[in-house]
Amino acid sequence: MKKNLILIGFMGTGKTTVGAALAEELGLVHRDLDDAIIAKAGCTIPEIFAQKGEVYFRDLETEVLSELLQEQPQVLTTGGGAVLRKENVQCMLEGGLVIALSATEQELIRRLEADEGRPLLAGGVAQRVRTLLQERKDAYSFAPIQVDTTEKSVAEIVGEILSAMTEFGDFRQD
Ligand SMILES: Nc1ncnc2c1ncn2[C@@H]1O[C@H](COP(=O)(O)OP(=O)(O)OP(=O)(O)O)[C@@H](O)[C@H]1O
Ligand SMILES: O=C(O)C1=C[C@@H](O)[C@@H](O)[C@H](O)C1
Ligand SMILES: [Mg+2]
Repeated sequence: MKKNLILIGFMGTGKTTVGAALAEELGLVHRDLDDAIIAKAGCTIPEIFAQKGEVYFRDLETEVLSELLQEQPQVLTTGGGAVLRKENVQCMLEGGLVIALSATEQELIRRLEADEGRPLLAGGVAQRVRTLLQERKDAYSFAPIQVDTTEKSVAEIVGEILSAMTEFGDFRQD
């Protein structure tokens, strides 16, 4: 049985925040792909982008995703762009149950303007979010579970995920 729960979604949809609460609820370990990349690189994501460029970051992201998915069970939260490579999508679909979080453009801008550290949003959060959302509009649709997080609390979102998951088996830690 597939044991990993993998959260995907655009930046600011709350993957890291919701993933931690979901893992706690299920008694599972929570691992975050961005955090694992930071640990492996020994510097922050803006530093990786500035010093090595986005392609280097994406290569590292693919490598670390594959490494993290060797372990189970866990809640694995990914970065907003982790779905951009087909091989990553394949790796996620083979590695567990994929859950996509979404939110309206307005809500994403509100959340992301208050939360720094995303190099792809440098130079103007609102305009960058609009452009990237358009570019990525179909990138998260492959997930069998889709949850809109707009104007919902973390507890409500976790509740929605848990009820949507019931038809996919029991992911609680035994
Ligand atoms: N349901 C929510 N309601 C309001 N604010 C939220 C909600 N979920 C997350 N946030 C806030 O939005 C910001 C982004 O959340 P988070 O870092 O979890 O997003 P993410 O999807 O992991 O983003 P990234 O793709 O960049 O890793 C944080 O400031 C967080 O506190
Ligand atoms: O959406 C993206 O491309 C990104 C999202 C973040 O989680 C980080 O992985 C990084 O800032 C890139
Ligand atoms: Mg995150």
